[in-house]
This record gives sequence, C-alpha cells and structure tokens, in this order.
Amino acid sequence: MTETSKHEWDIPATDDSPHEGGFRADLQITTDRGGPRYGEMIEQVRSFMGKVRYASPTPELADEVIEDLRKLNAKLDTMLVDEWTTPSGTRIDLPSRGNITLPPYEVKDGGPDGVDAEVTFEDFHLGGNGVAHGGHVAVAFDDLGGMAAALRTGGVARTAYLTVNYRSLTPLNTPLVLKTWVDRHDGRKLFVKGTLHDGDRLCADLDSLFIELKPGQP
Ligand SMILES: CCCCCCCCCCCCCCCC(=O)SCCNC(=O)CCNC(=O)[C@H](O)C(C)(C)COP(=O)(O)OP(=O)(O)OC[C@H]1O[C@@H](n2cnc3c(N)ncnc32)[C@H](O)[C@@H]1OP(=O)(O)O
Repeated sequence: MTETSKHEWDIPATDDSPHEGGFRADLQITTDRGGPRYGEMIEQVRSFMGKVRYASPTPELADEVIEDLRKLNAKLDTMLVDEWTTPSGTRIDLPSRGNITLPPYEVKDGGPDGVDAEVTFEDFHLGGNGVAHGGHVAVAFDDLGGMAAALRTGGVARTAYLTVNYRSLTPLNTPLVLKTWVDRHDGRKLFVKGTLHDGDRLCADLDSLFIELKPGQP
C-alpha cells in the first residue's frame, strides 16, 4: 500500500459516521456515485482482467501495456475516496453492486426468505481445465450468504465459518443459479445454506454461519 493510500483511503469512523454493527460507517445505497457509465467502466476492467488471465504478450506489448496501465493508475489516483464513499459495493443497480472483487451476479429476488441470484464466473475466474476456481465460488457464496443474513436481520452480519462442498465442475461464462437462505436463526447466529446450479446440475452447496454484529462492534 502506498503512502497516499494509507493516508487518504483509510479514513477512520468519526462521531458523525459511527460504525453501528456493520462494515460501513454510513451505508448509503445509491445509484449515483461514479456516474452513469461507472458500470461500463467496471465491465471494461473485468474484461481486461479476463484477458490478462489468458494473454501471453510479447515483451514489446508488455512494455506498452505497462505504460498504458501507469497512465490509467495515475488517472484513478486523482479521484480516490475512502471505503465508505466509493461506489464499489453500493451501486445496487449494477451487477454485484459494482464491486469489482466479486464475480458478477444479478439478484433476481431477495428478502427475509433468502436470495435468488444469477452469477457468471468469467475468464478471470479460471481455476484450471476451463472451469471456475473454487475460491471464487466461495467468494460468491460468502457475499450472497451474507446478503441472505442481512436481509433477514436488517443489519450486516459477519462470516464465522463457510463450508463449500464442490459437487461437480463449475463452468465459466455460463449464467448459473445461486440461492442462499437462512436455514436457522438462533439469537445472533444465522445458519445459512446455499446451492449453485448449472441447469439441473448441482455444482456446489454451502453450509455457513453468520453472526449478527452488536451495535458498535467493529
Ligand atoms: C438487494 C440489495 C440489498 C443491499 C443489502 C446489502 C447487503 C450486503 C451484503 C454484504 C454481505 C457481505 C458478506 C461478507 C461477509 C464477510 O466476508 S465478513 C469477513 C470474514 N469474517 C470475519 O472476518 C470474521 C472474523 N471473526 C469475528 O469477527 C468474530 O469471531 C465474529 C464472527 C464476529 C464472532 O465474534 P463475536 O461477535 O464476539 O461472537 P461470539 O460471542 O464469539 O460468538 C457468538 C456465537 O457464535 C458462535 N460462534 C462464533 N464463531 C463460531 C464459529 N466459527 N463456529 C461455530 N460457532 C461460532 C459462538 O460459539 C457463540 O455462540 P453462543 O454461545 O451464542 O451459542
């Protein structure tokens, strides 16, 4: 992490923006931040990341790409904001709320009974032999399991454990159905189950525990 990022990104909570049992000091769901083309920007980055996974550049091309990326990084350096105000993660109009670190998914239905989403693992998510990396499958389950817990309680919960059973191969570039639901709710403990299907075929399932955070819990 650079000196700049240490000082300008990592803004601690203040009296005006307390952490109230969640990840965000002030969680504002918005579709404005980043502007109307933010989603397109994220898509371009996702596409680039996928190509990097497969590209074998010549040394000359690597030189060019490095130069281009330096310029792009310098551009983004002029507009860095802290974790609580970046559009990434709050743009509910975009796949995965605009969060580049998550595989792209679209929530088809979500509420206290659970979440029904369509997720597509892309070239970037390649594990080996043309199929998805198990870690990326776990990331999708973690986020959408956490969402099922959040929609049940109305507050953010944190993962205590996450067990993914990989039942069959998870294809890339294929819309898959990912469902999560609270199987049992016991005080602050939310036992969340989930499934990932390619058509009728079960790719993976989830057994997890999320803990509802107490007020003020970091
Ligand atoms: C449509 C749009 C809507 C938008 C809407 C936005 C939605 C947006 C969704 C975002 C969704 C993101 C989801 C990502 C979620 C992460 O990825 S979070 C990051 C990964 N997790 C972590 O870093 C957690 C690290 N661990 C911790 O912080 C703490 O250990 C925990 C998990 C908070 C628990 O600590 P604690 O609060 O002190 O609780 P503690 O008293 O220890 O335990 C409470 C109970 O749970 C039990 N327990 C705790 N841990 C365990 C365990 N590992 N195994 C079994 N039992 C356990 C305890 O035994 C205890 O049981 P009881 O005695 O009450 O019966």
